[in-house]
Amino acid sequence: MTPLLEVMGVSRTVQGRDIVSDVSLRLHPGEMLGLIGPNGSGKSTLLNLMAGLMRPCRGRVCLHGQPMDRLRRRQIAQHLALVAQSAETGDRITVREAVELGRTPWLGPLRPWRAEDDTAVAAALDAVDMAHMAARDWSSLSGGERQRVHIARAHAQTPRILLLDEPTNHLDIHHQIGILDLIAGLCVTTVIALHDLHHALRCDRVLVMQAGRCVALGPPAEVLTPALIRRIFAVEAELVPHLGGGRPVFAFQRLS
Ligand SMILES: Nc1ncnc2c1ncn2[C@@H]1O[C@H](COP(=O)(O)OP(=O)(O)OP(=O)(O)O)[C@@H](O)[C@H]1O
Repeated sequence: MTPLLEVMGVSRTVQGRDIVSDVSLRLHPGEMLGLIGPNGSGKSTLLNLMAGLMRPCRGRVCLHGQPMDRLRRRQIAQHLALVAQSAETGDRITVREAVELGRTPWLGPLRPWRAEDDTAVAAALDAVDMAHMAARDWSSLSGGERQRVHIARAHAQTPRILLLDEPTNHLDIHHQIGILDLIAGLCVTTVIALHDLHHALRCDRVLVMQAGRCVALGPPAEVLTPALIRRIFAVEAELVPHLGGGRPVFAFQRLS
């Protein structure tokens, strides 16, 4: 079967340095794949390569078997949405208008705005608990509220693949868990760059990056071992059972 998205031996070189180096990956339908790694290890660059926003210097990325560089932006956006780390707009728009932008890939001269677009926008606002702020000015929102609107915009795009770059940044713990629950409940294939290893435990697979390379890929229980965490993050990690019967939690200690 043709994979939804395939990354084949992809590298990206900037100023003579490989910031992503020979990464290969096939997304499994419906999975939540976590991208983890230290600051500067190449997670955002890999997401941008997967989204077709950057071209690889070597290797290629295929969407439904089609090389990304042969597809038009609109075709890509009908299949894939990216929530970047910081997307800003200088325009004076409301929250609802920001989310309506997610419908752009589906509109055209022969395809005007329809009731189903209103439905998609309303569902997206509800999903991130922002419906009550739909009429607010975007510029008046807090960092966490903006992040939720970005996710709503991507949700309204109704993609099959959702790429998220640290989507829980700026969010309070209630909304961090809410956003991860929301993402896990969506019928989409998700790639999500994360720093919190507890969040990574919720993923179906994790890809660990270090200095641009993929150093491990697999189920979190197999990959996130104390030895790997020590090697990659220079911390001692112990997985402690959750007394309430939930997922185990990490106890960390920094290595000097
Ligand atoms: N345009 C650029 N010019 C020079 N170096 C760059 C450029 N873009 C990215 N880099 C470097 O490439 C490396 C990977 O960056 P990237 O943003 O992909 O890392 P990351 O894993 O997402 O980091 P973080 O966890 O801090 O968000 C970093 O060292 C960064 O400084």
